Amino acid sequence: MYQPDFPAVPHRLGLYPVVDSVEWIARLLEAGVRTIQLRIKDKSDDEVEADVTAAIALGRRYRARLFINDYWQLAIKHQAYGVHLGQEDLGTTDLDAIRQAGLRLGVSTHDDMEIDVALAVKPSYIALGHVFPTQTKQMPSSPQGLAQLAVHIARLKNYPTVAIGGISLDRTPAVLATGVGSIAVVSAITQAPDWHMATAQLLEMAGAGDERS
Ligand SMILES: Cc1ncc(COP(=O)(O)OP(=O)(O)O)c(N)n1
Ligand SMILES: Cc1ncsc1CCOP(=O)(O)O
Ligand SMILES: [Mg+2]
Repeated sequence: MYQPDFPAVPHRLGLYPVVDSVEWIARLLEAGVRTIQLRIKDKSDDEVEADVTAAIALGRRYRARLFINDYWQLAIKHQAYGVHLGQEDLGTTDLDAIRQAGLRLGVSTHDDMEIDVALAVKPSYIALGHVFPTQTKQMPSSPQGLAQLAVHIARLKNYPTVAIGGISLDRTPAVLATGVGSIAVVSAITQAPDWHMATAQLLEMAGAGDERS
């Protein structure tokens, strides 16, 4: 049963680019993306606040689902659509504050035990990674692979799910065939020779997500 303790998201979030600048947020929303994340690493709240507020304003303008990675206090302060947190963040975050502010919550997982932890939090969606090797982030664990991803999706069949890690254009059909509702990508778009064409092709395969909720 999907009964999150945070506001629900559509079962299928579709293409979900994870990007590190307001410029990327603006061009991807203009290109038709409707689920997106601002992921800026290793800066202070003061340093990122202007970017967070600009990204949230863009998300509103396009009626998109804009998640803020890590900076949950700023996300609450400026009323983002949602927050994405890693497992190690769960113990140090005021989850009640996120819930009471009405923000959606996405949580990262890397194995069955982490899925147990995530399910206990009852987030809006669960991210599963990393599926394939990735150059974008140093990962302490090994890639899960498609077979393991499919096992997790079967377990979470009523939950909105997001696959992340090494998802390229070529690999997208096989990832979507597991039944996952969303693919989160960084380099497939930001390192593409033609980001606009890559985004259009990924949107064609994964969709922009179900209706807004
Ligand atoms: C959709 C999505 N899934 C996983 C992650 C990774 O989040 P996290 O574990 O918090 O690691 P960092 O991104 O903060 O390095 C994500 N950002 N988005
Ligand atoms: C942020 C993050 N979390 C798990 S893998 C990853 C990076 C994904 O980037 P790419 O799509 O370029 O492999
Ligand atoms: Mg994080």
